Amino acid sequence: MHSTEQTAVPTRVIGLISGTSVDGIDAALVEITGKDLDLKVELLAGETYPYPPNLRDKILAVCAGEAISMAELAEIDDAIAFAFAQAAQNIQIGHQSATLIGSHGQTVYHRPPVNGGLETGGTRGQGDEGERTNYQLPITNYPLPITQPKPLGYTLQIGRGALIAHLTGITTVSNFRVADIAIGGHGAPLVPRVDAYLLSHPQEARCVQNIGGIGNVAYLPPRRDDWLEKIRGWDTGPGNSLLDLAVQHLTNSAKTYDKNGQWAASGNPCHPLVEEWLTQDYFHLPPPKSTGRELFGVAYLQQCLRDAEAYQLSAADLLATLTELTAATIAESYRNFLPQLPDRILLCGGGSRNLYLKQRLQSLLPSVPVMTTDEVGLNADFKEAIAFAVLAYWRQLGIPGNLPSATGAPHEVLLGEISPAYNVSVSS
Ligand SMILES: Nc1ncnc2c1ncn2[C@@H]1O[C@H](COP(=O)(O)OP(=O)(O)OP(=O)(O)O)[C@@H](O)[C@H]1O
Ligand SMILES: CC(=O)N[C@H]1[C@@H]2OC[C@@H](O2)[C@@H](O)[C@@H]1O[C@H](C)C(=O)O
Repeated sequence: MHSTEQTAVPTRVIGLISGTSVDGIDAALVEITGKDLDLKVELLAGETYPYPPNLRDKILAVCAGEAISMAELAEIDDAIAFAFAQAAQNIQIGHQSATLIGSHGQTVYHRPPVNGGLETGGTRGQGDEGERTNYQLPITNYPLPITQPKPLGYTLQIGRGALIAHLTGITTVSNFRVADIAIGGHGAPLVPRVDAYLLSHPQEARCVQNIGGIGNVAYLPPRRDDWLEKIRGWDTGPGNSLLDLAVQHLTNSAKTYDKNGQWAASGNPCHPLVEEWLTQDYFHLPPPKSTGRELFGVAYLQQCLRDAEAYQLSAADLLATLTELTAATIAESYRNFLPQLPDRILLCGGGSRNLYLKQRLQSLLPSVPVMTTDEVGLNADFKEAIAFAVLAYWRQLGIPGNLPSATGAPHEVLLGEISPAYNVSVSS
């Protein structure tokens, strides 16, 4: 592993991300020191900047698989880069300027690898082998270090870093997922390595559970011996994505989410339906695994609504049942895929504010205290933005950002492409 020698001067970094909920750009201005076990992050400012509504609608349409032209894609890419650059400018108001930006961008497509991509790699994919074309690499005169290529994953985050660097005058690291995907990994989840250094504990095993549009977990064993090798991470399945879509469906888009889970709390989960939904293949795939709105999106909710017809559920019961699905997929995946249940669960992401969801998760795992990362000093709303600031900082220091046990990649890699900012000064 890497030296724990302190970097002398704190680096001021901006982390930017819009996640799978597409609810806006999370921006975090942080000061970072250290490298691994000595890594320290101070949050100076955190803010969510909503997308202009028409841009959000376009992004959601693209995420839902709507066909668009390359010209339209270019337009959306630029609009996202502009919105991210504006967020970076706004978050610095009243503060000393940052010297680095880590921009995740906006995921518009994510396809996990089939059986781990390259032969030299090795992990399981999402089991949709039948739909993909197997292909051969072009024949060259030079031997390639690959015996039999299998389809790699593919992931696309837009809002190009070079434009953000140009607009802000700040060096920007972006496109974090592609290097891990290229060597056969899932390119996700990437936050577990940051969680490891910011949230692991000397004696406790912890699960850091993000509940965004999609849920993902980092299992952090107690920080001793070969603990880093024992870390696990994967996407647990739907977080708020189906719930948000159901609220929009039930309110004719007047509401976008169930604030604090109040509506769902007034209903009762339909347990036979949850049991039926839990038979879905994704929940039984062993990690590492990743997913997105491609699976847990509009079409999935429509199937859920059709399944629910047989039970004649009220709106509140439907939301309670979808909330139960999210809680149950998290609890079941811990029981099925972890060596032991954790001593503590630390929630983050917007779903950590859903009190009913939190309560349901607690009752499904009664022996494990469920709290938020706020309670151990790391802001639960901005943890992902903070993580991309750290990943950019690691990229600059030449420190890898992926954890092979979480992404399924065969080895560590440097994550992110660096777009330098050119401060052009005209001298006579
Ligand atoms: N007070 C609240 N009560 C209930 N749900 C909430 C609350 N605040 C936020 N949420 C939920 O959290 C979602 C946004 O979460 P978050 O910003 O963490 O997702 P994301 O980062 O876009 O997703 P991902 O982590 O999958 O990339 C909202 O769409 C909503 O469903
Ligand atoms: C492709 C993509 O954007 N994946 C996201 C998504 O949102 C949650 C979950 O699915 C997670 O694996 C990942 O994001 C976080 C930031 C990660 O990489 O750790």
